Amino acid sequence: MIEARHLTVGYSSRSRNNPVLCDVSLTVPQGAVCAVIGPSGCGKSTLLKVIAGLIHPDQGSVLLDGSPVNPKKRKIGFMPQNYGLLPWKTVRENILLGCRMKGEITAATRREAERLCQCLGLEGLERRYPRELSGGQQQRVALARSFLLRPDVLLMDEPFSALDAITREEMQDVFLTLWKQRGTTTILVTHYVEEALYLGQTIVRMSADPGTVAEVIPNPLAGRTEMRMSQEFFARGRELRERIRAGGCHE
Ligand SMILES: Nc1ncnc2c1ncn2[C@@H]1O[C@H](COP(=O)(O)OP(=O)(O)OP(=O)(O)O)[C@@H](O)[C@H]1O
Repeated sequence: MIEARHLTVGYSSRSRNNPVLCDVSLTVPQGAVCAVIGPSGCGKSTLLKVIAGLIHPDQGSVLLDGSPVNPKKRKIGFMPQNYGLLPWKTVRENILLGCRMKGEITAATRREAERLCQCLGLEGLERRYPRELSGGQQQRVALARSFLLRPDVLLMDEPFSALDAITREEMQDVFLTLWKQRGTTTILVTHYVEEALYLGQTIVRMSADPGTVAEVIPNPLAGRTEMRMSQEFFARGRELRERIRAGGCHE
């Protein structure tokens, strides 16, 4: 379980009276997917970095299963907006990187990496370097790396944003398949209302200036492929879009 408690965060260039995040709290139960949505600049990436332990909050704390985040002891899969691929390593090496850093490269890991490459449509690209890939392919490499690590928690910052609409929907299904197999506790930042509705069992809507949690919305439609084209799905999407707009979002 992930618990963020009363997080207040400012970057050094901003004054203490003008934090990026102000008193942000959220809880993600073990094995759940939480989608975070909100206007550009409201602090979604900052929140993810704080939860990953990459930025220390000025106030508040983050607990994983009741203990402070310790990336050395827990496996935290963090997929940043720029994918975090090492340009001098091939696709295969990039996918194995997280496991290599944990000293967990075995024959089984390599087989699993191959399976993920198949699953994510990366077969035949294993020897290429990131500069030789499209943005969407780079995103898929980052996704494969995150899943190969079998993290305790997965933090994804707009993981499918570089993909065209059709591929994005396919990758959302790939994510759901992998998530159903593993039950990884996940926080996903997105600016797509439909993505939040399709993937997030809970949707955290943030508002800006300063970044706060405007509301936490339970979402019974999450993961239900058969509902994706339903009237209810569209109606909920419209409603969520309106609430975001009313909250000052430039979606
Ligand atoms: N390293 C930094 N130093 C100073 N200010 C920063 C830094 N990183 C982000 N910010 C500022 O903090 C605020 C929140 O940024 P953040 O990237 O967390 O927002 P976001 O909601 O993820 O935005 P987007 O949806 O556009 O990716 C913005 O005003 C941004 O300019």
